[in-house]
Parts: sequence; structure tokens; C-alpha cells
Amino acid sequence: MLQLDKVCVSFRSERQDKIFGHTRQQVLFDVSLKVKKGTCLGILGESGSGKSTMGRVICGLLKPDTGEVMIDGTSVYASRKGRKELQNKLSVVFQDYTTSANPRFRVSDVIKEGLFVRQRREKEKLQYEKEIKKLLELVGLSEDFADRFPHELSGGQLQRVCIARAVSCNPQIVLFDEAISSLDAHTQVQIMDLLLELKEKLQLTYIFITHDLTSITYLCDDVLFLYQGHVTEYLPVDKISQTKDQYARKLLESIIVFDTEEAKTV
Ligand SMILES: Nc1ncnc2c1ncn2[C@@H]1O[C@H](COP(=O)(O)OP(=O)(O)OP(=O)(O)O)[C@@H](O)[C@H]1O
Repeated sequence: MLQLDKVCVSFRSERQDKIFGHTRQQVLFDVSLKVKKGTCLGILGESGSGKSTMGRVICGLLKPDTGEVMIDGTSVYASRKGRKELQNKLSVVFQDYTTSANPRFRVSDVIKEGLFVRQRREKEKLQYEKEIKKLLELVGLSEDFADRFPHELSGGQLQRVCIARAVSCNPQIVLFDEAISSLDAHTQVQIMDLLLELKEKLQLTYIFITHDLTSITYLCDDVLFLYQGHVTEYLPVDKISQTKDQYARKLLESIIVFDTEEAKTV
């Protein structure tokens, strides 16, 4: 359903040795991937590996230098129709829930942002109050939250509201860019359980960008390892232990406790 084919991205950077000179720094090199309907693809890489750049390309915000992004057979960047198609089908949840929800909006207004999109697209008059109550319930919040402001919510609760906004416009795909990284470990697990539940209930497809391998193994079907802008490994999560890629192995070794003689004597 969503496909990237040999995507390359570079940014202009100023040259230190010339007053008016500039070069281009390449950030993504021939990145290709395919997200199958109803699955969750994890994109894993350390800081600066190009994950968010890839996220921006996927959600239609950054046109690649070369390569193609396709949604259901339509090229996203070739025409306005392609971008529209993507906007209709994809929602995004960002890491920074505090800035992605307007602090002057009540929770009901935050969720309404997504409902407006749905109403415009489906040309159908929505009953906002009823829809907001339904969406709050869907993400595990009571209807009393509708009148609160973002600063009156915990991080986990506010991220639930952002998730409600993301699904309120009936997307097919949701892209999560480090969406649980700022939460404490316990809340992370609760949100991941919610995401698994929503994926089933609403038949969603996920793209989950993170630097955390544990959340990939909890949520994802496939994983793509990104290292300095290159895809170094791309495989099903249940085959992850078979990877020969050095970078992937290094990450795996950081979370797997090996049964060594040394460990036994401790
Ligand atoms: N708009 C931009 N202009 C110039 N360089 C950029 C721009 N956006 C990103 N970069 C550079 O691209 C590289 C990859 O950045 P990106 O934010 O995609 O990495 P990341 O893997 O998401 O890192 P993090 O996990 O720390 O957010 C970095 O070297 C960054 O400085």
C-alpha cells in the first residue's frame, strides 16, 4: 500500500572554507521499503541516522531529490492528486505531544481538528460531541477530559488525546515519530497496548519510528535498520535474532542478556 523506492535526500549546508560556497549533505541513500496493509513497520536508528527525515518524506512534507513514494499505486510527489491521496489516508503522531496540541485549545478542540478534516473529506455533517465522546472512550479516557486544557493532563493522557486526533479522520495508515519516547517506561507499555488494540479495532497500518529496539519487538511485524542514512537490514521482527548486520547485532546485544559463565557467577 505504501512504498518507497530508492529515495535519496540531501540538505544544503554552508561551506566553512568559502564565504559564499555551499555543499549538499546527503542524509538518505537509496532507501526502499514496502508497508503491507494491516502490518506495523518499525524504523530503527540512532540519533542522526535520518529517521525523522524519512518520516517527513513518508508523510508528504519533504520531496526527495530522487526516488519515488507511492501510495496505493499513486506517486505522492508527482502531482497534487498524489499528495491529496496521502493526506486522506495517512495521519501522524509526533513525539512532542506538548507542542503538537495547541495549549489554548481544550481537548475537545484538539480532537475536532481531525474531525474537521473528516467532515470536509467525507462531506458528511458530524455530531462533534458524540464523536469526541466516542474517540475519548476509544483511547481510554472518560468524557470529562473533553473540557480540560493540555496542561491539565499527564504526558500519557495528552498523547492519548493526540492519538484520538490522529484516528479521528479515519486514516488507513498512522505514522508515529518517536511517539512514546518521552514517556516513562510504564506509560510506554500502556500506550503500546492501546496502539495494538486500535490497530485491530480500526484495521490500521502503522509506521513506527523509534530508537528503541524493545518497542519494535513489542509492536512491529517488520523492522528496518537505518544507519547513517543507509538501510542496513530490513527483515521480519521474528527473524531479528538471525541478522548478520553488524549495527543490528550491536543493538540486539545491548538488550539481550547472554547466558555466559561470567553472568552465572554473579
Ligand atoms: N532541514 C534540515 N536542514 C539541514 N540538515 C538537516 C535538516 N533536517 C535534518 N538534517 C540533518 O539530517 C541528519 C538526519 O537528521 P534526522 O532528524 O532525520 O535524524 P534522526 O535519526 O531522526 O535523529 P533524532 O533521533 O536525533 O531525531 C542530521 O545530520 C541533521 O542535521
